[in-house]
Amino acid sequence: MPGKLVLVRHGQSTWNLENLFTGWVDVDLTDQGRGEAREAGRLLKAEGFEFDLVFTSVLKRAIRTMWIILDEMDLMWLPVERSWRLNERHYGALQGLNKAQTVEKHGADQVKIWRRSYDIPPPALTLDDKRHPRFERRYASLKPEELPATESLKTTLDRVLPYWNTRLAPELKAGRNVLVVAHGNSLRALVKMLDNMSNEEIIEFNIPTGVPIHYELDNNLKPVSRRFLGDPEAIKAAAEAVARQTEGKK
Ligand SMILES: O=C(O)[C@@H](CO)OP(=O)(O)O
Repeated sequence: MPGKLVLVRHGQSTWNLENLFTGWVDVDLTDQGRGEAREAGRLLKAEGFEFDLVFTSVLKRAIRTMWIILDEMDLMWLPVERSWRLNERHYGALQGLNKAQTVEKHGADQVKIWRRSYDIPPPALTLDDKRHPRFERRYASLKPEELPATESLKTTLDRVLPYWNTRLAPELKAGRNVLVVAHGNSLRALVKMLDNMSNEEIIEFNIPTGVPIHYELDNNLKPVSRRFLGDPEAIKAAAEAVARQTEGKK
């Protein structure tokens, strides 16, 4: 029997709160985000999950969410692996811009294409832009061609998939229970692959912050079931709120 797989998007970040495109910018959790992480840990513990190892990105909003979940579950001893391959989708030149203001400037249709189309990336950062990941020490070991200046969901999946195949899938096949704490779009890439969703279906699939998603997998690691943990009405409302982030504050 393969192990259990649980995916968690980090809790609310300061830029989620400010409604800014975030991508690879390393912002921290808000107090609400820390609370969401605690609640995720509490739920997982209450349901009796016993993880064997944890995978996360190299961005602190995911790492801190993982710390809080493990603390809540009294599992801080677990082995943890961090990888840039689980980072949020790189948002290119949109990083740091307000989502609602970007709609005012470019129109809702264009912004939805940038946010949710499968294979159209946002405008790229130029190579000399100081925000380009080649200026960051944490990415120093990557090959230049691995460093994104922007990413679509498709190119995000292109870098998540090898990590799934080489690191996560073998652990699950060996029967180990795996917790993945990552980001809205790196997790949407994983969900698209796991659930074999079409390019159209994934457009409307939004993941709320801090809500654990439990996958039961068969021996070929095909999903038998997918379930969000927690109150279904609250989860639905939170996912719809993610979709509406471009509408601005009412
Ligand atoms: O800004 C981002 O990096 C992501 C996740 O917060 O946003 P969106 O849901 O708009 O893809």
